[in-house]
Amino acid sequence: MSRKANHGIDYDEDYYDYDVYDDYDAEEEQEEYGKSTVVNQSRTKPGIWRCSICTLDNDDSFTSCEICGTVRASLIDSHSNGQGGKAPFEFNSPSPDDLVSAGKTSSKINSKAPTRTSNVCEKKETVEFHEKTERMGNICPPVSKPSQIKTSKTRNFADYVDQQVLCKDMHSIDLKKSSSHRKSNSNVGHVDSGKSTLSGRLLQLLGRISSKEMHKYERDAKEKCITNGRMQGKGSFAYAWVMDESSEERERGITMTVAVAHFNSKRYRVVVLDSPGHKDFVPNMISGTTQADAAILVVDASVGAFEAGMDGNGVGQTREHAQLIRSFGVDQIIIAVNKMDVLDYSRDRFDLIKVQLGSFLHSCGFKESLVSWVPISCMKNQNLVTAASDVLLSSWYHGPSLLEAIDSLQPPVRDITKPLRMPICDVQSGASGQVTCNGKLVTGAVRNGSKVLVMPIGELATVRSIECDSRKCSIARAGDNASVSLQGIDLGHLMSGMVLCHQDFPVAVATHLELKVLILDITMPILIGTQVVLDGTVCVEEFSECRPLGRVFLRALGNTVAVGIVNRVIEN
Ligand SMILES: Nc1nc2c(ncn2[C@@H]2O[C@H](COP(=O)(O)OP(=O)(O)OP(=O)(O)O)[C@@H](O)[C@H]2O)c(=O)[nH]1
Repeated sequence: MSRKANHGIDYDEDYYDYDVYDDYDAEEEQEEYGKSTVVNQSRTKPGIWRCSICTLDNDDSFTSCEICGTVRASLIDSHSNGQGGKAPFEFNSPSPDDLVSAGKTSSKINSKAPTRTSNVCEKKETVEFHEKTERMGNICPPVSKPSQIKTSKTRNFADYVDQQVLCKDMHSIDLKKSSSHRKSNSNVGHVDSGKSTLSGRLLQLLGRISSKEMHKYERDAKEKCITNGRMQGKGSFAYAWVMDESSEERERGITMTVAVAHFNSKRYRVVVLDSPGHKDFVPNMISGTTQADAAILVVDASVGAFEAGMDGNGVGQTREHAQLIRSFGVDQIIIAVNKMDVLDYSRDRFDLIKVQLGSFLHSCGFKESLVSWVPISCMKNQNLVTAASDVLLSSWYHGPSLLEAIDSLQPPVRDITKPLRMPICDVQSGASGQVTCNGKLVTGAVRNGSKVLVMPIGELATVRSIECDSRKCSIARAGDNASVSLQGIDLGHLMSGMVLCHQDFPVAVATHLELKVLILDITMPILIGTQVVLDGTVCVEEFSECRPLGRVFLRALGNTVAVGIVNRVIEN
């Protein structure tokens, strides 16, 4: 049912601030930038032209690629007035789609896309609710140095692309693909707050798990509790077992890896990333959260448990997770105040939690208007997908259920105008020598049969199949959680932290970064002389270029000591 991503326990060593770096060579970039406009959009068959960016064979009548929006080379030539070495759109003469933005006609002949405004209201959003957030630091393990790799900085993908066409295409593509928008939610929270139980409950209530399967989970959980003296509560772990699939997780009663599942709400197709709450598995939590559009922070309302989660001495995962998800760029958050049944649905307790955690969230930079609070009981099925039935709760809480709160989230903005970037969350071996990479496309698109470049190792592979939310598809786009099967690359060469890129537009790789960081509550100061280079090469982008790949977190001795953004990549 769920897919797992494991990044192992936290072996992070100290790596901190920045030092003096070489000056960035703007002239070199300009030179490369000129070269980048030599677009190779060949005619493959009569009546067809092949997009140089995503390699789709487009109908001759289209002036830009139907999938990625890249403008056809011949059109670029004609609009650059023969200045082949210049950017396709110089902004000194209107592009075909400048006419569109100026309210005139579309350059796209036979466009099937309705206009953007006409679609906006009709479309349902697909929002991914990850229990973990998007890849933040992109700190990947040391890998071999890529040879002869150009970075994304040297060639400017956006300059190929007509933004207006892309915007329209994005909508038409989404409409064809699904009637609903897609959203990733990350379930985060202190250990044992009920994250996995919540995920399992939602999947069961929304019909993603049959009663037969649920019955089996209950039976197995009861058996495990009888044979394992450490566990109490009979079958109470049954819902958590929907997400916690490994025998070690079930044995220990904790989540260790990220489980991925999905369900449909009224408005969204929701991808759930269930993250571990235990301190030892924060790196796994990070890998999930870096994929999230929004987060559900699950809080155990029980006396003592909430307070433990808020402990400021490095053990309170409610605090740490809240800080991390905000620094990963997740700004919409639902606080699911769980286990309210234990407190007889006390309104005073709920209000106290709201005040204390609310002021902390405010200090993390969450806007009050983007934080919603829902009292729930996963165990008693209160306020999850329908309004609370227990009179003790319904007498004072009249707000939305958790599912309604999810539907109230703002749809995420996807960027397919940039080249492909898919950070790999985990890798599996597949059939016939293929390997499958799982992760979320942060920008761009990928399609069956196309070539992708795996960075930082710089190896090319061919996409053999793509699955999004367990369904086969021919294309995955920014925002999709995808399993991409690759041929032509060795499983042993791949690992989480690497990034699938467009072959002509590799992500930057570096061991030196200039960062802007926010130091968190730490007991050990960061001293002058602390290591300032990374142990290994990382795939990274400047924050201004690509937010998901331009965020970092610094961890030392098992704690997150700082969060920040990449100001400058000092390329290898
Ligand atoms: N009373 C009560 N117990 C609950 C509720 N939700 C979860 N639990 C119990 O809390 C315990 C922990 O639940 P999990 O879902 O494993 O917690 P978790 O947050 O996923 O745990 P980690 O991922 O290991 O951090 C289990 O025994 C659950 O049965 C609830 O609403 N009420």
